[in-house]
Amino acid sequence: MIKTHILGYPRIGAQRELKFALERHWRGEIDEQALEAVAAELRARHWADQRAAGLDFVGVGDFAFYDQVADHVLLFGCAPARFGFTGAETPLQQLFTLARGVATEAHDDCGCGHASHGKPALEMTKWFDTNYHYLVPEFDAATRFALAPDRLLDQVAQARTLGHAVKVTLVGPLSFLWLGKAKDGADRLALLDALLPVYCDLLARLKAAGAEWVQLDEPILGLDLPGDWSLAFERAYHLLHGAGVPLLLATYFSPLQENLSLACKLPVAGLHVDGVRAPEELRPVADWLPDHKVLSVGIVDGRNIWRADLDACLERLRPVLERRAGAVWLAPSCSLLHVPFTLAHDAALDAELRTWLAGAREKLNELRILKQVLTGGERAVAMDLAAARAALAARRASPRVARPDVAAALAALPPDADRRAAPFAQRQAVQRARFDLPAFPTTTIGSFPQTPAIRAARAAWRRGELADAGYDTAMRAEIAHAVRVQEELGLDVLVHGEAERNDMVEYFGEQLDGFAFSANGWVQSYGSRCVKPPVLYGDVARPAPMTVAWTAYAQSLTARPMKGMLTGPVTILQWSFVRDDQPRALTCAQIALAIRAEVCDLERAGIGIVQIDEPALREGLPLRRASRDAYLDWAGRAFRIAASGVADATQIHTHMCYAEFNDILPAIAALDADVITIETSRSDMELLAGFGAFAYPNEIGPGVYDIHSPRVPATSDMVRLLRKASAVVPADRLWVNPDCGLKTRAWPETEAALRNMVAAARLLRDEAGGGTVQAA
Ligand SMILES: CN1c2c(nc(N)[nH]c2=O)NC[C@@H]1CNc1ccc(C(=O)N[C@@H](CCC(=O)N[C@@H](CCC(=O)N[C@@H](CCC(=O)O)C(=O)O)C(=O)O)C(=O)O)cc1
Ligand SMILES: N[C@@H](CCS)C(=O)O
Ligand SMILES: [Zn+2]
Repeated sequence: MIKTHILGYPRIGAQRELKFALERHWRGEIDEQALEAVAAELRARHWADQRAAGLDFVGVGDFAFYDQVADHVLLFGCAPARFGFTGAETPLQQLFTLARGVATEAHDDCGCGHASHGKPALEMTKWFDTNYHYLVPEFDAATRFALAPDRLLDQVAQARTLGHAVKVTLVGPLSFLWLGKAKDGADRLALLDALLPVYCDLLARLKAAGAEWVQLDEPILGLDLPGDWSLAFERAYHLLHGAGVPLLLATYFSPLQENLSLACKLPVAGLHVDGVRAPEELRPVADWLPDHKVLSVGIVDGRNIWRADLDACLERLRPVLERRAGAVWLAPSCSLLHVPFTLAHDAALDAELRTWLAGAREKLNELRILKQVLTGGERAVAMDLAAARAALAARRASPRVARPDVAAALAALPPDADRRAAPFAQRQAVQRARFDLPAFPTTTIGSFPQTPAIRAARAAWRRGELADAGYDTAMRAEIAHAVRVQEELGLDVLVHGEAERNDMVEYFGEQLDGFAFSANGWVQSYGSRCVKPPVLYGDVARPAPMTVAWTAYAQSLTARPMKGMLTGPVTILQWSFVRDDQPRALTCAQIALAIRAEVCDLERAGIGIVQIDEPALREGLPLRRASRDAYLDWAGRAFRIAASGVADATQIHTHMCYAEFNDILPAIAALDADVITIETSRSDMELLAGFGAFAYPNEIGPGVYDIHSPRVPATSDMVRLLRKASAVVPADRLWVNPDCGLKTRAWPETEAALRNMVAAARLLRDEAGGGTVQAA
């Protein structure tokens, strides 16, 4: 028996309705009831899509106002005590407090030494190797769980009232604990015994509410798990099995390998595997999984936007079907959260490209076609199959894809093109003499507030209502404002503020050959924030300089060093939808060549410091250790190709954020950037300890405040963090900066925070007793 289902659907809405409703709610323009009404309407629409595509269940539980992991924290009643919830708050108030923190007035003079005033939000980090950020559950030895199922049960009731068969989606208990963070040395796995009864209780409640299946996502089965974690699966699932509702154990993103037999024998009613990332495991799973269990095959790519090769999917499915006497379900490889809602009618994509692509809604249709073919209804979908084959053939034969000049330029690159001329120590001396910066030099990560006025000007320009000259003038005014503010605040290394950029990847994608961009292909990144990943379909080349005019203009306004600001090749690759017809390493090298040309042009224009952002370097790391070295080799080389075309006196910065870096420190050091600025403040500088222990050789700017919250950090907070940093990294190698770019902030809080930050740096300089310049 063949059924179709999905693991999750984009919840932001075809027109980003949820984003706009959330932001209105946070501005106090709509109340909770109005926000809930938008959510209910979106859920109803999304279930209707699923039903229309003939799915056998609709998914409940994949909707989240901010983040599904944060929802689990409230569902299991394990919000950290530090938030001080009394129960008087509404669930939404609690959720948004976890997600966004609570601001209080900064006290600069209290000197209490406390970690922070107000309530910093939960930490945020990448969901496996995606650009989606989840809120990290915080556990300690005192963590207790108490089920609060009403909101989820209400959604089940809503779907049932609409006449849908329901499969509820939850993060499984082991993955939930794994993804959390233990404070005070607590052992996350030790919490399992306390958590399992709450899951059992929840499963029983869902069954009683009419859920036909419960999908438990355990993507950690695709990781190199410590033995005690793998062992815990058996214990946990034997207990959950007792709840009586059929369980679908869902794995994705990575091959199961040594966990394959474990996954097959756990006492669940079905197993979902990722047939896109691990096609080689379909046959062994088909052999090993007992016949009475459902095998759900993730056959349509949930991580990319290329139209599926349906013949290849059928080819892949046939041996599975031959081996299985039991039910086989077809699904996307993972949740469709990671692809745009639809690309079928996107105004910015040309008609030919559109036929090569599939958003979430088109992927539902691909499942429908596959099911029809496999259940003997091929004639009914003959036209769909023909259209899919024609689009694929056109893409393969398209002259838009291959560029011999790009291949030639890569081949002509000398082997040492990824090496700076002199070693770091020598460059450092030359650069210190050139820039004459104070000790603890202050800088920012690049972007300044993307104000409604900037967005409105760009929207008007795109609609053709504002001419190029008018847009240029407006952006120059924003840049001039940013420079003025930075000078007034006393920052040492300035940035132009990125006002002209819609996004740090899309902006470059729009200017590079080989990329297409959509008008409405939004994908949720965190909370209400979305990105529109460009579509990288062909060989990459840079037809003209991309940032030089803006940066040179900014430099012309100040005598202080202006830092050029580029996105690195790995991050452009990682945050685009990338072609699947050649290795990622080759595509990355092509991008690196384009960025190298831009770095050299900036240097020629007199820009002495260039930052090449690589926040996605860690995110691109394969989930399995065995594949990591190969990735780090080509990714590191791509960065160095981009960075190494300049003279010793040109200072190259890089920036990374929102990931754990300690396991790739040697690879980060091997990038040989003169300065790295990294996110560290949400983890209270814990990240930096690794840099210290590893004796990271170059200069470091550990982020001293979290930019994802409007909270203005007190100078004392930042002084405390800097002292902590000085304990692990020699002070003469420390820079002072926020965690990440400031584009999501407003100007008043930005100025206040930076003013306090500069004060913190000055205090440290004074304490260092006369060390007022970086030692040459
Ligand atoms: C640094 N991060 C980034 C990641 N990924 C990226 N691709 N880019 C990043 O910067 N990953 C990790 C982190 C954190 N992630 C994010 C992601 C997204 C944002 C963010 O601020 N997103 C904005 C959208 C940005 C954008 O593309 N803006 C465009 C279009 C804006 C728009 O919606 N315009 C309206 C009209 C507006 C008006 O008239 O006022 C429209 O078109 O309808 C632009 O500026 O032109 C978001 O709002 O979600 C931050 C961090
Ligand atoms: N230069 C970028 C980096 C973000 S990771 C910014 O400041 O927004
Ligand atoms: Zn960042």
